[in-house]
Order: sequence, then structure tokens, then C-alpha cells
Amino acid sequence: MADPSFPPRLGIIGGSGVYDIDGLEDATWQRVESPFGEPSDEILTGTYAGLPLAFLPRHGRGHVVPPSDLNFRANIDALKRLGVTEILSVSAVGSLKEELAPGTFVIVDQFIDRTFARVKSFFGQGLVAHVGMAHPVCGRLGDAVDGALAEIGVPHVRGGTYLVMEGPQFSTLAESELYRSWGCDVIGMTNMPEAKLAREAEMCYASVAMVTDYDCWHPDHDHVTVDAIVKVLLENADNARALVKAVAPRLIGRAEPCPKGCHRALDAAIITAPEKRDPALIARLDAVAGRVLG
Ligand SMILES: CSC[C@H]1O[C@H](OP(=O)(O)O)[C@H](O)[C@@H]1O
Ligand SMILES: Nc1ncnc2[nH]cnc12
Repeated sequence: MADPSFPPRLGIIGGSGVYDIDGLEDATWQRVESPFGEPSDEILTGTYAGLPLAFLPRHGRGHVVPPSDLNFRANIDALKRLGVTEILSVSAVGSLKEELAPGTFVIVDQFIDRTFARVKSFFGQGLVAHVGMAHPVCGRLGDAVDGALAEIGVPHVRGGTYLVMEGPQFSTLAESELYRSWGCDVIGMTNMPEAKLAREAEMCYASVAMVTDYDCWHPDHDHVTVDAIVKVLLENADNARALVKAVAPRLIGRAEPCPKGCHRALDAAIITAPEKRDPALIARLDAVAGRVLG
């Protein structure tokens, strides 16, 4: 089986408040066609410090796509088609812990997926696959993010559990208390099934959760409001752009597939007998799973 091509290309999925990044050489917004439908927007490609980058605003420029309507499969497939090997997700989140104050960046290492109205796999009838998700993020990319956040002086925490709710409404007080009792650290609406699909597509995935608010459990923050979130978002967004610029140089020169196994996640995942596989689905998976099916 062929290895994915290297050197790496960094894909950035910009969440709420992060709709573009500046300073790229040869910056071009390009439409990428995907057999899984329309991505959230065109993708900004270019290079930074010699590293090829591809940036996708998760909700589209102008924030037009709500969490449940995001075409996560098209987004991940389109990034894969552009040669992205590592995805850095930046997301706005609410805090479920007193010590994670607004402005803190959490390098997420676990998720609890409470979404229920989303398509969660590239695979399906005629081609069944089960990838491992015990460790849903890439430790190597996480190391690069950790070093970059330290370099730019943003308060951050390594490790934390992100509860992914369906939304678009914020949580009830009972839900917020429940998630706290589970030991969750932050809450948002978008990182699942994104992380699962990145794993199926054999891409490293790291998530930086930028705290914008205390969720409604907090005695001083009875309601979560978009107005309050947007204020913090704007400050966080500048730090997110600085983060991308500090991460990029750390990926240059990598010449081998991810030692954590992200780039080989499908090696032992497909269970459907070769003679029973659906040729139409195999064709749609040319980018995502071409390494093992092609
Ligand atoms: C504007 S607050 C709610 C919104 O922000 C987060 O999205 P993203 O992860 O793309 O930054 C959250 O999950 C909600 O979709
Ligand atoms: N409190 C919250 N709940 C869910 N998603 C969020 N995104 C930002 N803050 C949030």
C-alpha cells in the first residue's frame, strides 16, 4: 500500500469568528468539488513560511451554515483532495470549569459525542469500516500546537474533554450540570463528526477550543448569549491566526507518516468482503480511502 504523499500540508478549519487568515503567499480562494456535496465555502490555499496551507471557514464566510447543517463529509473530503495531511481545528467553546476562563485555549484530547442529527461516516452500506477513536486527536500535531501557543504567550491547557452537543440552542442548566458531572471541560457544537471523519480520511486532527464564555452552569453567567460570545471571539480570533503562523514552521521538514498512526487508520478498519464492496461507494472514496482501496 502506498504511503500518503509528503511533505505535509496543513489544513485549518476556522470556527466562529475565524473566517480568513492573512499573510499567505499565493493566496487563492478555490472551489473544490466533492462527491459528498458542497463544502461550507471555497478554500483559501497558499503557503506560509514555506508550508502549504489550506484554510476552510467552517460556517462559511459571513457565518451562514449552522452546526447541524454543516456538510462535514464534503469539508473533510475537499481538504483531503487538496493534499491536506494534518487538520488544525479552531473552535469557540463554552467553559464547564471555573479554572477555564474566557480567553483560555484548550488543546482538546477527548470528546463526548452527543450529536444525533448528522451523517457520521464516509462508509456505509456496501463498504463498512470501523476506525479506532480511543485517541481521537493526534498527539504529534498537539505537540506542535502546544509549543506554538507557548511561543505566542496564549494561556492554554494541554488536554481536555469537549462535549459536542447538537445545538443550535445552547444547553439547559440541567444539561450543563450533567456534562460537568461527567468531568467534561468545554462544550461546543462542531467537532463531531468532524474528528471522526478526519480519522476515516487518515488525516491527523488537532482541536484548539477557544473559551468564549462560561456555560449556563456558572452562577455569574445565567444565560449564554451570542453578543457576549462575539466580544471574546474577536480577541480569540487574533490569537487563533497567530497560532496558525506559529504552528506552520513546526511542521516543515516532516518526511514520514504520522508515528501515531493517523495516516494509516484504515489499515485494519474495512470489514466488507472485497467481492461484496459497492463499486459506486469505492469511486466516491477515491480521495478519502484511495490508499487502501485503489
Ligand atoms: C457563536 S457561538 C456557537 C457556535 O460557535 C461554535 O462553533 P465553532 O466550533 O465552529 O467555533 C459552536 O460550536 C457553535 O457552532
Ligand atoms: N456555551 C456554549 N455552548 C455551546 N457552544 C458554544 N460555543 C461557544 N460557547 C458555547
